[in-house]
Amino acid sequence: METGGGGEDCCVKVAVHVRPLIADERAQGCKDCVTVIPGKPQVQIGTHSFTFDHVYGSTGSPSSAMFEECIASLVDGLFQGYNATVLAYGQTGSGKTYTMGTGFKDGCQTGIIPQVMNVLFKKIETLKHQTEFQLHVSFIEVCLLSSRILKEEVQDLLDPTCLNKPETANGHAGKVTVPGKPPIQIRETSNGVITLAGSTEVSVSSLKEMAACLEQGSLSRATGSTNMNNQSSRSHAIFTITLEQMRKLNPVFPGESSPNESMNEEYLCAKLHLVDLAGSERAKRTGSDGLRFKEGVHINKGLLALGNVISALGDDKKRKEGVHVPYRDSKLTRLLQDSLGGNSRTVMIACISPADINAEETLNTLKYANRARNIQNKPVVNRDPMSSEMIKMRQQLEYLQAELCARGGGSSSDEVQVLKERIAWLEAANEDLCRELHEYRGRCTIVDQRETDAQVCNSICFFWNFSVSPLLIS
Ligand SMILES: Nc1ncnc2c1ncn2[C@@H]1O[C@H](COP(=O)(O)OP(=O)(O)OP(=O)(O)O)[C@@H](O)[C@H]1O
Repeated sequence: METGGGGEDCCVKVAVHVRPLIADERAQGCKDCVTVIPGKPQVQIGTHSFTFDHVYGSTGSPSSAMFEECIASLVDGLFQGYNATVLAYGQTGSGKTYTMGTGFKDGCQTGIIPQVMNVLFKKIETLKHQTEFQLHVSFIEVCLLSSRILKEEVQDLLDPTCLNKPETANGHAGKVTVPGKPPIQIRETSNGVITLAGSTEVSVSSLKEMAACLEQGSLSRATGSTNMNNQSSRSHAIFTITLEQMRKLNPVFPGESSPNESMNEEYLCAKLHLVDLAGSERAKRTGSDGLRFKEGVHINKGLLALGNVISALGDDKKRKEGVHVPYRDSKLTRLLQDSLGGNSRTVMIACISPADINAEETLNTLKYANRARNIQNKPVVNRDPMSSEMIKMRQQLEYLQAELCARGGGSSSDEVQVLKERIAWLEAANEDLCRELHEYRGRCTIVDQRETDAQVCNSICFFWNFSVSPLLIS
């Protein structure tokens, strides 16, 4: 996949979501210690004041406005070929799962992911006459496999061969991988794209099918109870939607015909990562001991690595000095490499509790999120090389046709004849290539298709360099 264009610089957008006091906190007599400045995206806690892109909840903007203001443009961008990432960060029990909708059950519509799915399918419905769509989802979690040593692993929440496991002796619910199945590997392609080898990519064609994937994966997440949240997510969960589209550049309407329809097509592919991070708790607050304590330390290690990446990317001085960005320090940061300082439009939602007993954690979350606002990304349209070449070819054809028109009156009939022959030859050769590509695509799986596209692209480039360019020069 080629990333076309120079790319726009854009900062990571940060929104704060303040949840209301929950029953437990009210029962403990907690007081509200967070103030939102009316009409401004500003939060105050003690003597500290922070400004963000948006603040929702507890008299900031209503939570219901979050999707329209922060996420809808990312979904639109997917259709233009831009990758996007939404990250929910915050201490355990602060509302990350609630905000993201990763605890999705029985068609519940609250949360960002269910709303993304609704809008996505509505938009597909309106565009389906001029664009062919393919949608895939994957759902993984980065968690700790608790055998004798705690080890950070990527687990596939959609793997049908994995067994659902209730609560184990160490208090862990989640999936057990069938023995002998190779673990999921994080790989980086030669052009810097991070991929997951061995994770399930489910092809979906309806809202119902996508919702079923979200529900299946949500039920399989590793959870355990802590003092602060009795359904605490003990993992970083990443729900990824891949949108592939074969777009008609000049749509042909019913009744009209296009002499060379395949040349009007463009292939785009973009991914939306929806990330529900594990809670950033401190062990003594959550009453963690034994395995849960070690687990907390490890989860914090992933978040610490994420903090170090944010720090390296968010500090202007460090960035100018070209300081090393420690993406490789944890699987989490490796997976998010593209989303932080890379090819993605990224929104972070910092979830906080207003309760005074959580004041210290809330302050840490706000400081962490504030640093993330300085990260600059460079998102670009993910157009495959084949499409770029096709577009070039189409432009050259248009040029030849304009040339033909211009010479029509004045030139000798021989010259006009030669031009006509060249155009006809170019159109026929291009149609052959496009037919070949469509046949390949029909036979291949989506993963092979990308390789096939690359092969066909090579033949197009070959064709271009040796057949088309000389025609234009002469
Ligand atoms: N905006 C909100 N409005 C009402 N209730 C909320 C809101 N956000 C969270 N809650 C409630 O707070 C509790 C904790 O929320 P949630 O499980 O989403 O936290 P979390 O940050 O995902 O925790 P963990 O990291 O431990 O998984 C839940 O009972 C949830 O219903």
